[in-house]
Amino acid sequence: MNTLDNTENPENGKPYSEAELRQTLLEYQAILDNASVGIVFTRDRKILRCNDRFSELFGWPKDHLVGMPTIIVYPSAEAFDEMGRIAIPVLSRGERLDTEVLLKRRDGSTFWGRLRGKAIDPADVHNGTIFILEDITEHRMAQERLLYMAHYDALTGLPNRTLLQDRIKQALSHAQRDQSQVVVMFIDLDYFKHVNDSLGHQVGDRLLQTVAIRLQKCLREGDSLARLGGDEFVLSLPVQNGSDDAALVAKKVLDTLDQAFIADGHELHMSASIGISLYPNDGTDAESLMRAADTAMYDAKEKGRNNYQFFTPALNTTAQRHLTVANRLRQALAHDEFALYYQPQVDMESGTILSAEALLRCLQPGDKAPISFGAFITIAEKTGLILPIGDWVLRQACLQLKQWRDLGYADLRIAVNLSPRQFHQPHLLATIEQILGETGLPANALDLEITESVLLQRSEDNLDTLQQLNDMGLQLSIDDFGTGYSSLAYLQRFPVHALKIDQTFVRGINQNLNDTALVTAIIAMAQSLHLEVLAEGVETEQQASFLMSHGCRAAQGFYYGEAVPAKTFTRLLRRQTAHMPGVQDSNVRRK
Ligand SMILES: Nc1nc2c(ncn2[C@@H]2O[C@@H]3COP(=O)(O)O[C@H]4[C@@H](O)[C@H](n5cnc6c(=O)[nH]c(N)nc65)O[C@@H]4COP(=O)(O)O[C@H]3[C@H]2O)c(=O)[nH]1
Repeated sequence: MNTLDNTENPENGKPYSEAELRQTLLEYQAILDNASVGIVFTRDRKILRCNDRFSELFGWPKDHLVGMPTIIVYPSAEAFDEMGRIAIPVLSRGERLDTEVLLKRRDGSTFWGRLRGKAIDPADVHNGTIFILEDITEHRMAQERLLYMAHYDALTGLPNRTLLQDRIKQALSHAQRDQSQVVVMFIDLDYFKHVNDSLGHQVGDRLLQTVAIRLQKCLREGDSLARLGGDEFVLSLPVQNGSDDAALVAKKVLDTLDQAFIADGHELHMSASIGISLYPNDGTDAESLMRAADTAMYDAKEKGRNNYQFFTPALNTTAQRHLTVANRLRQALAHDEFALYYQPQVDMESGTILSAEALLRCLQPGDKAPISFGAFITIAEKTGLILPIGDWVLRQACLQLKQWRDLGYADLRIAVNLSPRQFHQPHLLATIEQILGETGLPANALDLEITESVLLQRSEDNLDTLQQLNDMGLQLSIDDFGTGYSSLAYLQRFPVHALKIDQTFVRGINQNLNDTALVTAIIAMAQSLHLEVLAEGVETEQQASFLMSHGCRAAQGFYYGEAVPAKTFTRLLRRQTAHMPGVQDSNVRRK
């Protein structure tokens, strides 16, 4: 019950005296004037009374407000009418109004208020209303910011994945009605990570912002562009002529990226790999279309980057395998399920084991034979898993060599394969330095094997890296030599120490004229360049004799020994004589 309904003072049961009523009114006024919320009494949409906070919120003096129609606090007559439509029915039923409304201050500026209202006397709603008002502008702004952040990418201002999915859904429901098509295009910048790593994140961010602006210029009305994070952008466009329209837009995107970028004073050249999927052929919902476009994008990367590819169902099988292998590799890393096998590299004349090539194996449960890493290398490269795996291999191989050297095989060396991504990583030198420091091995005990294809990409950067590795004293070999396109002149530019003749040519010795000629030419070329040469995959005595007669001194292959676990390799070192064909004595040099 309302306190003032009862004219009796509840403290003594007697009617209120005039002094008591005055005291009570003063108390109420004190509450009103000290309240941190605006309080106003209105009747027939006119202000009867208000507190200090209310006048402060609007910047009007209290006596100016009293008697004024409440329209004075609304930004427009429409807003005033709208509030009437919402509030009057609620209040006249004696219910509580609770709403958020945009209000106007004396100086014309606006703010968001939370307005709660109730009839002063619910038994007589015409008696007037009391409203309580709070300024919630900051709260609203925070809420709007959160809403924005939930739907937009902070760096580029483009929609993010969530909003993109909504937009694709909308585009699909239109296309379903009009029997038209929708293209989803996954755009991934090539070698963007390299920009970030070499020039810093600030330059990377500028570049992404410029890319976003350029891509937006390729859009028409109704198209959507989003950034999914990193260097991944997605375009969705309603089209009439399916793949023809998609190809046109994809070419436009590649062209726009092809022009040089200037980011923080650096001139950069970018390209992208684009994967395309089409509704309804490749999927009927946003997720499946994005997945298909993503899969096609990987295909574009594999086909040499700077191109676009359409999704085909056959790609799915490949993508599935990639996923399984990537998971298997992650698991192997986490659970220590890798092992190194070692294959001898020998001096053909004497049979001396000169070096051990470390070859990675993935262990299998039970008695199953370990799997060669060769089957996984492309996926390890693509996912970046090669970097932690490669570090593990380097460290493990060096630790093993240290053990062998400590056993007395003082001149033994170790060869480790470096994949393109490992070779191009910025921390390569620091990692190698650290591992050599930890194991106390001299740099010339380590032989890094890189393929010709590594040299063929980005040759100036390579030259720098190779020079630094060479300066450190490491040995560098070109693996699978003959399968790339290195010319003599090209090779002369790089500080490498040895060539490894690819096993396919060795296999062709005396079987295939071309291979035989090629092997002879490679040996001669290596000699003229003062490079060492090692033949890979030597399986027969005939191959060995041919190679030796043409001046090849070192070899590796099943004829000399397969890759074996470290313990077996130790036995091999100890009992070389028994295992080495054509060797009379142990030739391993011991301290
Ligand atoms: N048929 C035949 N094969 C022979 C013979 N002699 C050696 N092989 C095999 O040929 C491969 C030689 O290694 P690769 O050319 O560096 O080729 C390696 C290398 O490219 C890659 N790989 C292996 N371990 C690593 C690693 O730790 N890091 C990196 N980045 N790549 C690795 O996987 C490839 C395959 O390795 P594996 O399966 O161990 O296979 C090895 C070896 O077992 C022979 O006489 N006949």
